[in-house]
Amino acid sequence: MFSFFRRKPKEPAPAPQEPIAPAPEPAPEPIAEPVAEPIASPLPVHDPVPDALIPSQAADDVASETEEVVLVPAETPPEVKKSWMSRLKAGLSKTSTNLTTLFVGAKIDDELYEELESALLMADAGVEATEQLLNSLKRRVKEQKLTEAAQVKSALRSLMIELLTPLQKPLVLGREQPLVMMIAGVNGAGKTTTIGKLANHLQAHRQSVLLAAGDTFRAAAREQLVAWGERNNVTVISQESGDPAAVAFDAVNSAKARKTNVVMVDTAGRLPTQLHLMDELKKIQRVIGKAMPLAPHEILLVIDGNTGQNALAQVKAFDDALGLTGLVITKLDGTAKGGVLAAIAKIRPVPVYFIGIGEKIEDLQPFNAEEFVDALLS
Ligand SMILES: Nc1nc2c(ncn2[C@@H]2O[C@H](COP(=O)(O)OP(=O)(O)OP(=O)(O)O)[C@@H](O)[C@H]2O)c(=O)[nH]1
Repeated sequence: MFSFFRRKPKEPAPAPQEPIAPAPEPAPEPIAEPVAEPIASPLPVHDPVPDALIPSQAADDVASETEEVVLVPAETPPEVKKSWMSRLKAGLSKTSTNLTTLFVGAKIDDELYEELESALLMADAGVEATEQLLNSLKRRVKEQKLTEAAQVKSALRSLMIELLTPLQKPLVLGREQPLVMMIAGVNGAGKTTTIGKLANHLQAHRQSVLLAAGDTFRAAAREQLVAWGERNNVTVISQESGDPAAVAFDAVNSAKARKTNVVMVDTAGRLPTQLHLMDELKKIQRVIGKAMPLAPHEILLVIDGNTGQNALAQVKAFDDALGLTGLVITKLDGTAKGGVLAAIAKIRPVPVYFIGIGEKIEDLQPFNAEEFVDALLS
């Protein structure tokens, strides 16, 4: 579960007025379709509770617009934590089995290092991160005069934590009103599920939420988000077909008018190789910036943890196109190898805000480097 750590209150955010800086303008933009201006008339709003986004809470129970909060792991009850860790371990068991067995009764010699190299490469850590880990490990073994395999394993643990810790970063809320988050990723990565889980956690912690069903291609995706909104009393802005940028634009304006804390903009799944669809994402980003200068404030890429090395290619491509601010790695309860986080840390260290280990609300957790490495090495 999450909880919010309250930071000192900030000065009230300036009322939305003239842009204080140009809206973020991503790289060149040969847009296949002519860019339609954001629509003037409001889009259909699936608003279960027009006057109160969180009817279960009193109006003054909703976080103030300017209060800055950090989404951090809460004190999870030990039994929940245990079950969560054991599922993460089970999901990563392919890699952990390979990594741990090689230390059993091993001598510290070239053969051990070679086996470790193969295990890391097979775990999708990539050549660069594997090389860095091996070189650092050999150095540490020498410097600290380590003689036991268990000591080497423990040194590897420290080095992996060092490598992955820069990816560990909390999502800071409340610094903008609304905080606009755009969520992108390839088809089926878990974007909509992640939005649903996140929205639920945000609500539970006094943040009002508005969703934009920016997947205007797939009716089922839109319905999935609308149904989720109805179940949880969250307003969803959607449109049957047409321009996802217009949906996002309308959602941000609506959130500004309602003083909503967080807007999450879902987008249709796409491959980085589908250049016209990548251009469409840039357009959504740009149009959001027209509704609110400097928005979107968070651009998250959702990655299926079972994707392997291709995950790094996805991070690079989406980062180049949009300037990612964070990652969510889902489905680590499946057959994920997990090593790709090392590759991401080495090559394109975009923070990993959350990891998903199942389909339930509590199965989305903030990324913790130490826990992750422990799941990989035990
Ligand atoms: N096991 C497991 N399944 C997950 C997780 N996250 C999402 N899923 C499942 O993955 C499938 C796809 O999730 P969606 O949220 O629809 O993915 P999406 O990225 O929005 O899909 P598109 O809109 O088609 O691009 C669904 O069956 C989810 O229940 C996770 O952490 N673990």
